[in-house]
Amino acid sequence: MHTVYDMTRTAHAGPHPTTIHDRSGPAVELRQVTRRYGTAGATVTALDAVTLAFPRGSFTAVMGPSGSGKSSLLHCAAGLDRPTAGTVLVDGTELTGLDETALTRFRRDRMGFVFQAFNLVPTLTVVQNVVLPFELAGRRPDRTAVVRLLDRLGLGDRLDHRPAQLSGGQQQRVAIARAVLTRPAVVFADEPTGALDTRAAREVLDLLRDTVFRTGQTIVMVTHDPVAAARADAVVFFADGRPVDTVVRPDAGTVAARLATLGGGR
Ligand SMILES: Nc1ncnc2c1ncn2[C@@H]1O[C@H](COP(=O)(O)OP(=O)(O)OP(=O)(O)O)[C@@H](O)[C@H]1O
Repeated sequence: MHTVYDMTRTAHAGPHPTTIHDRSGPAVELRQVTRRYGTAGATVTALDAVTLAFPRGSFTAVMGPSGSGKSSLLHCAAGLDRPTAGTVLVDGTELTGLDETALTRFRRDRMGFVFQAFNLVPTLTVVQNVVLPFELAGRRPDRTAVVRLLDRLGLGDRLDHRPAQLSGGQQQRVAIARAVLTRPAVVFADEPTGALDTRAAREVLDLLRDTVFRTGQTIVMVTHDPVAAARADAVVFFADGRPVDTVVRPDAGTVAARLATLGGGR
């Protein structure tokens, strides 16, 4: 995997039209993105004119102290929240130019999500949970492809189990299968290993990485865990609503030390 890391510059500096559809650029790009909360009297600037690019086919961890803007970044990048100012592009499409209906469709088709809490439907089986986004999109999933994917994730003998019958690591692998089945351009992961023990966490991250890279997709993962971050190609550190550093080919010790200097060690 050859990935060029140029997190703070973009290939498209300068003025641009209102809506952009350009698939030659990074998988995810933020240009001068600001997110403020509150009213005039008491405003918090969660993201402060952030310009950042996540290259296609890369796996990037986002770290930083509590309140540094990681969740705000993920939410704005994934179109779950709208920036106060600035532009977000995912797979060459400007999210900030889409209305709610188009944004929902774009999210469903081009993005996958993996959360700490797995977010599986308890009454559905493993297969039913995985194909749910397909069915919601009115598409008919290819069962052979679903079974192959679940098999690759080590769940071949769990197809008809319900989430409560699975371990935490297995549940997260179901969530990964669900996130990648639609072949999204980018998978956003929010503390995906936060509820797992060390071994399950490592397995889940390796499977996430292998599964996503098989089709050249991109992962953006927010985490507090230096060991999890060390599975990524690079770590972007946030402080006070801005990216302040990038470590390429990270190891857990370097990540923990850098985090500690930002006041985010645990
Ligand atoms: N809905 C909101 N209303 C008001 N302020 C908010 C809101 N969401 C976030 N903030 C503020 O924005 C800043 C950035 O928050 P954010 O959740 O992005 O940080 P974070 O790095 O993800 O923190 P943590 O690691 O604790 O989850 C914080 O000061 C937070 O209090």
